Amino acid sequence: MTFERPQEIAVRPEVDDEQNPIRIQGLVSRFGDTVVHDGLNLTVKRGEILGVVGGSGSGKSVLLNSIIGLKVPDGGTVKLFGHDMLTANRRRWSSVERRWGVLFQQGALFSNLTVRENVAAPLLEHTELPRREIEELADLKIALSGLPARAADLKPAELSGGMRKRAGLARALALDPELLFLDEPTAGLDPIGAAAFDDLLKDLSDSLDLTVFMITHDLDTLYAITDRVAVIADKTVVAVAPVRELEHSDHPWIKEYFLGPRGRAAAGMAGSAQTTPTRTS
Ligand SMILES: Nc1ncnc2c1ncn2[C@@H]1O[C@H](COP(=O)(O)OP(=O)(O)OP(=O)(O)O)[C@@H](O)[C@H]1O
Repeated sequence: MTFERPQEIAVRPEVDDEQNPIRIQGLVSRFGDTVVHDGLNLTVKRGEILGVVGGSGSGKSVLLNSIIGLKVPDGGTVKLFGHDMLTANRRRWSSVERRWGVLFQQGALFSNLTVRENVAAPLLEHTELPRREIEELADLKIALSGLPARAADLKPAELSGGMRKRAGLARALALDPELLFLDEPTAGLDPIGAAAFDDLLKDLSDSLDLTVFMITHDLDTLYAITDRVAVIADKTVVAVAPVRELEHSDHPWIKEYFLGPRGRAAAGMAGSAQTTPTRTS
């Protein structure tokens, strides 16, 4: 008689945690009678850029919120760097929270603060560094995010949409995170701005060894920079694979998404224009 040893036991926890900064098992999410996730599993590998796609209302944002603690799961476990965030005490929570950064869709910047003050905010909250050093670090992140130095003294309302995204990114990077969460980072950007933002994300992810969890509707982004794509449908993750493999899926939503006119255009562009990205939107 043979039996399969469950993977959980076969892998030493510390090695597993190092290689898989996000591990979600059996996630259940509900709002009243509405079940959004029902037994969702997802593992994100260290250093990868994972795209997360799904139809409108499929539960992408709820998934992000469940990972970063903005929604308490109704079942299952969410582990970040091996820590079960549901049972983590405040101290543990804070130490893990320092290891991630989030760029929300609208940037979520404080409108009454300058860009420098916005980027400095997490450093003020989580470190004891002197103010001057914090400001220098903030300026460094602002430059890293591709903003001109003069942007540091501007308020969010004085920035273009693309600049606001970059300012949000600078803030997300303030604490040198290992894990970066992005909610539709290229939404609202023109095609050239979106391609430039993709390039920036790819460069940062490579140079800073970031693991990236990115919700996106942008097919060009999926083809340009993701290592794998997780598809949410039917209240769960129905597939996780490199985008080119998903093109061969039999799942109806995946087929329609990747093999519809926009999907084919993005795939064609990615295949034919590796060096001169042209976007479909
Ligand atoms: N705070 C809330 N209260 C009640 N229902 C909610 C709440 N937040 C989300 N939902 C519901 O959960 C479901 C999933 O929403 P979610 O925002 O995660 O979708 P999404 O995949 O991110 O969609 P989109 O691509 O349109 O942004 C939807 O049916 C939504 O109405």
